[in-house]
Amino acid sequence: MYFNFVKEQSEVAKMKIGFVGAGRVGSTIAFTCLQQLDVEEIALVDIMENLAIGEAMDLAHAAAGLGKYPEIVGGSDYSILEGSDIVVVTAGSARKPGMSRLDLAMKNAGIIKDVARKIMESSPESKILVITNPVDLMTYVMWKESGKSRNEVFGMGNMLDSMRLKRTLHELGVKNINKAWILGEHGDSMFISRTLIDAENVPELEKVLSEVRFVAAEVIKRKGATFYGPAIAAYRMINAVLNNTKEEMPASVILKGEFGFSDVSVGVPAIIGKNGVEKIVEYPLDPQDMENLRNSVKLLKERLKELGY
Ligand SMILES: NC(=O)c1ccc[n+]([C@@H]2O[C@H](COP(=O)([O-])OP(=O)(O)OC[C@H]3O[C@@H](n4cnc5c(N)ncnc54)[C@H](O)[C@@H]3O)[C@@H](O)[C@H]2O)c1
Ligand SMILES: O=C(O)C[C@H](O)C(=O)O
Repeated sequence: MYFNFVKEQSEVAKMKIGFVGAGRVGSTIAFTCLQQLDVEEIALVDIMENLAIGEAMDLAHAAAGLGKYPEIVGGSDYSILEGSDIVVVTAGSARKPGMSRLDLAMKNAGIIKDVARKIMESSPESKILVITNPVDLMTYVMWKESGKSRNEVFGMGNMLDSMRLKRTLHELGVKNINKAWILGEHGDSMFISRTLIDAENVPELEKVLSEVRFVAAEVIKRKGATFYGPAIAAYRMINAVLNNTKEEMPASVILKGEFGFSDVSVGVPAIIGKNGVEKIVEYPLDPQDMENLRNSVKLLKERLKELGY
């Protein structure tokens, strides 16, 4: 019995997280996952090879302080991603103060197209979590260019927006915030789902929405970038895949008829598990929510056309 137990244990799949992009967000996500998850392997790819190697070395030292000794490698060669359960993509440019996320679209689409091809050459079985902005457009580009099934490619945007919404509601004295989701574009057309909000004494939401929509720019103006909030949001999604939690959360996912829309990636409620997007949850959204979602889809499709999709 003991031998069988050991044998079974040795067959337990190793949890490996790959990263393409070892910059502020990628490295902070890796640092977060190192602390929160029992990951056996982390691989960080970046065009700045020394950055990726340096981050891997620093992360390995941090792990030792936690009594953890995962294999952590960095470099510019995509072959180190082989066997990743999930690849987290933050490769690309970040916006500067005064820019919108959409201003990054043309440049980052070219990067994501190349990254998609290289991920499929090195780790074709991985789920892909896209973070690079504008994330809804980059998730679509990743899906199209990788050729993967739509459940295996998804983006993190509204998860972060929803965390910001919860904080803003808390500061306004809202209690028992069971569900407070931002849906739609991870951008200026994002909206608070009034259909799905579940909390006590919810205030008028117009001002709250404006705060959430533009708070990232305020952070960027002061510290140059956002990465702690994004890292926790990304960790929540990575954890759902690696531990098959089947947690329901807002995610940028490829629609094929859901909510009446197709051929676009946009933030909607989804169940995330070992298969990636396990299910898109088609709640009967009220007319205002549907109008807002339609507005996001229209904007995103116009920008996809500009990118040649
Ligand atoms: N979806 C979200 O909620 C969210 C949150 C925060 C940041 N972001 C986005 O994530 C991206 C990264 O942000 P950051 O602050 O980490 O930027 P950063 O500049 O610190 O890191 C980006 C990294 O990508 C690397 N890179 C560039 N082109 C590459 C390529 N072709 N292959 C591999 N690596 C490449 C760069 O060398 C750099 O290290 C930006 O687009 C930013 O807007 C999205
Ligand atoms: O706003 C940005 O440019 C980064 C990210 O999308 C965020 O919302 O923090």
